[in-house]
Amino acid sequence: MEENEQKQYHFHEMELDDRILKAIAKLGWQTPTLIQEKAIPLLLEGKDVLVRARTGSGKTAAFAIPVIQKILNIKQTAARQEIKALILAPSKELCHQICSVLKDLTIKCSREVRCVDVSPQVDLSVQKPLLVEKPDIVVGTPARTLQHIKAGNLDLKRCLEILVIDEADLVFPSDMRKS
Ligand SMILES: Nc1ncnc2c1ncn2[C@@H]1O[C@H](COP(=O)(O)OP(=O)(O)OP(=O)(O)O)[C@@H](O)[C@H]1O
Repeated sequence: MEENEQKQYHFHEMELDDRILKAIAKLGWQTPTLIQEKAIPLLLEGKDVLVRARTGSGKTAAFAIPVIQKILNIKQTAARQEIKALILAPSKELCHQICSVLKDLTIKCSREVRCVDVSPQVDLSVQKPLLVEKPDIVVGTPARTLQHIKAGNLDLKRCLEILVIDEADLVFPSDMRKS
């Protein structure tokens, strides 16, 4: 290989579940974007990762693919249905967008990996029954998620395995970012 020739990775080299690979193929994605190529293997190893990349570089799938893979792994041995992943994002529009990507990527395993959007699109009471069913993934804004925790609708103490904070620069207050 030439010195400056970059090896182009493929999704099937990432040890992903067949159902995820089929969903990716259905989306027409040929190869991972650069950020996906870097982040997915580290996240699958269980590393804590901070990602910074341009808008439109494929960050959502960079965390969504490993989240789905990890849930499928956990489900092979877990006896009880629990909420395993929490994804926080600063706006209801972004929460909706994340859920839509998760839906596309779980099209072949939608029974095994269920996702609920608890962003403030509807009243708290409407979302409560969805949380009682213990979806695998909860996506929400920090404020609405906290409301559910305080109301006793969401208990993440024992079962949470994965935390994603999308647009963390907007989620955390600026005084926290300085320290
Ligand atoms: N591997 C891929 N191959 C082709 N298209 C992809 C791939 N991954 C993501 N995309 C597409 O690229 C577009 C941008 O992806 P995405 O919204 O995840 O980027 P982002 O970095 O999260 O953007 P933002 O910062 O605006 O949230 C979407 O239309 C998505 O479907």
